[in-house]
Amino acid sequence: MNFLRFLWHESGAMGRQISFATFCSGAISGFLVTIILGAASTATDNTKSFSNLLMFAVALTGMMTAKRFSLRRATVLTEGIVEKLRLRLADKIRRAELFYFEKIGAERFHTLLTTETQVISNTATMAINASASAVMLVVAFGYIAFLSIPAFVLSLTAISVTIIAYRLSLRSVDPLLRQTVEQENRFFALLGHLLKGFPEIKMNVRKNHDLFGQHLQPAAATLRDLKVDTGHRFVNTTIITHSAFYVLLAVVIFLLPRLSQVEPSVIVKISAVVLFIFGPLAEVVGVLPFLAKASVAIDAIEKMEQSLDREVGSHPPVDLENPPRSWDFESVGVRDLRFQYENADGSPGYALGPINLTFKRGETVFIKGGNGSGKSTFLKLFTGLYPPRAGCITVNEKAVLGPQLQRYRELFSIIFTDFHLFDRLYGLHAIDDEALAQLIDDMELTDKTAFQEGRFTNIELSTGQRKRLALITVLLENKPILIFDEWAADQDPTFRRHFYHEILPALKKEGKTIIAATHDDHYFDTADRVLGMDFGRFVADESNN
Ligand SMILES: Nc1ncnc2c1ncn2[C@@H]1O[C@H](COP(=O)(O)OP(=O)(O)OP(=O)(O)O)[C@@H](O)[C@H]1O
Repeated sequence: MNFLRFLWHESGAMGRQISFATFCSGAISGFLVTIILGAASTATDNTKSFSNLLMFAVALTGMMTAKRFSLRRATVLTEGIVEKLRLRLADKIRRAELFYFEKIGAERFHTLLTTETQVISNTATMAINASASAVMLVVAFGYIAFLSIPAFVLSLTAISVTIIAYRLSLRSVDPLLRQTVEQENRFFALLGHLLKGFPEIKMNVRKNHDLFGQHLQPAAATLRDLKVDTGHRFVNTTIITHSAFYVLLAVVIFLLPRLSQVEPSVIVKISAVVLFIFGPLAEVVGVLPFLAKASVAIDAIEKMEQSLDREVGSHPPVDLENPPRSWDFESVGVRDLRFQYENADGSPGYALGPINLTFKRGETVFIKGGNGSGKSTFLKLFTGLYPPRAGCITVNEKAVLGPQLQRYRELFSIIFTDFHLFDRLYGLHAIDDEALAQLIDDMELTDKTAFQEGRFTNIELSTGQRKRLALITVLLENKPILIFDEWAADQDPTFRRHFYHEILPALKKEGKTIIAATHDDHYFDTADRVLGMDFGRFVADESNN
């Protein structure tokens, strides 16, 4: 979408106020030119000098007031638009499903919410200044028409030819801008590998050199070439307009007197107007590359928002303001559950199921299986994070329907292998500080972190310690079903033993249902049941009790 149309669309009543003020400031600055030139031509006439000065002062005050108003309001408006847009996108993202989120990728959303939305605020003030200049140009041309109709017609012809040449030269820039954005994303992705894979590349010169020399550098060079190419085309457009300005002067000075009877004093005035409008003309032209870039960013934002709307609209709405009622259950499970990933080329990927399973309330169940056997995928399906291709989730043997999905999800607390550790206990309000300090102590983290002023003082911990902190959050959430995906894998032998022999039994005693994917066969006897997975199916059901 065109950037100015986007601004107008998003700005509502304030946009109309700003447009009016911008129009006034542009129009008054146009009139200022006419006042100055009028005053210059009657400078020796004492009777007129006071009234000219008064008009000049009034116009100047009016222009400054209107400009100040429009720019101040524009700052409020654009920052408001960026805030609204970021929150609107973030709100849609939080309503999307995990499967969709993973498909798009967190990095893409991150760029959208940071770099691409920032373009709007960077461009808006320039665009508003340029709009005022455009209005001033119109007034100035009106004044030329007032001075001499042939001069006006000639100037208009020169400007029209310039605009056509400008648009033609700009036509090739748009696809180039889009290519630049794509290449920029590729380059940033490679930079991400350099930054996130820092320890790995420090340990391996070949890897370091390959990533930098064979991938990052060529990507940077392609990006530079694209940007230089785009820049050159913008230089062409700037040259066209600057030349047009001199052509316009030449037309007024050399051609106009040949075509019509015009007083030399009028030619001087028209030339002065043309000189006056050079600055505003440059401002209008200068903003065009930025408008083109902003339009590309707006298109990307708009496309993503449409995709998010489709995603959010394809699921029953969820009330995220009020938590759903709790759900009393005797059993949870899955019936005829099937799922299939899609490979990057769109072909069918790893398939899971059919799976039929029931977990009884208060049971401790371990899921074992080799790497890639489908344990994590099953847990995401079972907890309602992934949509099954067929079959359903059940509570008390009854299928969970779409509108009940969030209520179902609220039954669980989960620690996945790639969990995120929050520094605050979001969603938990009545926190018992003493109980929390005790939990920190139980997890042997007292000398590492504390909970102060609503946040953990330190979350820069070892992987095992981070998992213990995540476990504290899970315990505080007090959900009836706890899911652990290889939680103990990063614990030292002592704490691992503590987890299986003390923490899990204590949770079971409290009535919690525990489902854990684990490779810790030494502790399989601590579960009520151990289920085995292979090739996306459950293959064994060994009851321990
Ligand atoms: N996002 C994805 N897109 C396509 N295929 C995937 C995706 N995530 C996982 N897979 C495939 O699904 C299969 C099962 O993966 P899953 O993570 O469920 O296994 P797992 O049993 O938890 O393994 P591990 O013990 O290594 O954690 C794997 O073979 C993997 O290649």
